[in-house]
Amino acid sequence: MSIKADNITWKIGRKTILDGVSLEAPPGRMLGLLGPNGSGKTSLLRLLAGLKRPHSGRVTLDRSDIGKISRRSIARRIAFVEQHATTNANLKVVDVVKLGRFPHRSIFSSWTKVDEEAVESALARAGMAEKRDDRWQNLSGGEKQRTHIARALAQSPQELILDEPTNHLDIQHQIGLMRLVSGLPITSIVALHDLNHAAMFCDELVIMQQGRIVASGAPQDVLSEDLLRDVFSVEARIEASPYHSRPQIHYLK
Ligand SMILES: Nc1ncnc2c1ncn2[C@@H]1O[C@H](COP(=O)(O)OP(=O)(O)OP(=O)(O)O)[C@@H](O)[C@H]1O
Repeated sequence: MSIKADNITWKIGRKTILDGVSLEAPPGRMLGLLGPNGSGKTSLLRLLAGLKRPHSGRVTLDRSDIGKISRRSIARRIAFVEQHATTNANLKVVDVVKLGRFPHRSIFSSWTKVDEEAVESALARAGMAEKRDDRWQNLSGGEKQRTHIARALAQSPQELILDEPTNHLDIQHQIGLMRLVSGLPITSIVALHDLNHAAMFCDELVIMQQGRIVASGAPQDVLSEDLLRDVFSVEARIEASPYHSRPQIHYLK
């Protein structure tokens, strides 16, 4: 059991943004959330993280309604890196990452070895150890993104939710991040635009269009030339990669 959305509907004013969405994140696996701009990915992730409440249906965490779980308890379990995550104070990288330990500590507890190890391991895994003493404001866009991912990892979550985590990263760090997340023994839900990266690393895919889920399952079962045409409005040919056997999409000019 992990995060589950059960027939959720969510509106802004009179506009329906999510319409009857149901999904269950496979425990310990990486779920890729795909769809064109405006299809509802960010909205869905915010509901799954408990930041917004659905107008109907419900989101559950291990069968409990997430709306009834305290913010602190949620933060001990779920780490969420939003698309335009920012940090206001001009902290050092290591201090931003230390914020990830906040949900696990009380005001009376001192900094422990477990906290220290979680921060050091997160800095190393996100490739930010060498920049640990740099000021947040002086980082490049990709380094800021990797710092937020390190902060999320330092949170030692059981569920990791990432909204387009690779969008500022160079190709080495895009692949590195996808490899890192797919190798973690935790449940991850990741909104992505790169369909080839999603096919290569995700265990399951969910495809959204206009606030609805239109396909879900293993990459090789979900990605088809018809789906790319109907949902993403692109012409493409798909074959099994000879290198990793996952679907490989060749876009046509
Ligand atoms: N505050 C808002 N007011 C009105 N409409 C909104 C608001 N926030 C989001 N929407 C609408 O909700 C829809 C879904 O947006 P959302 O950001 O969830 O899509 P997305 O799939 O994450 O898009 P992208 O790939 O561009 O990041 C869009 O049509 C968007 O215009």
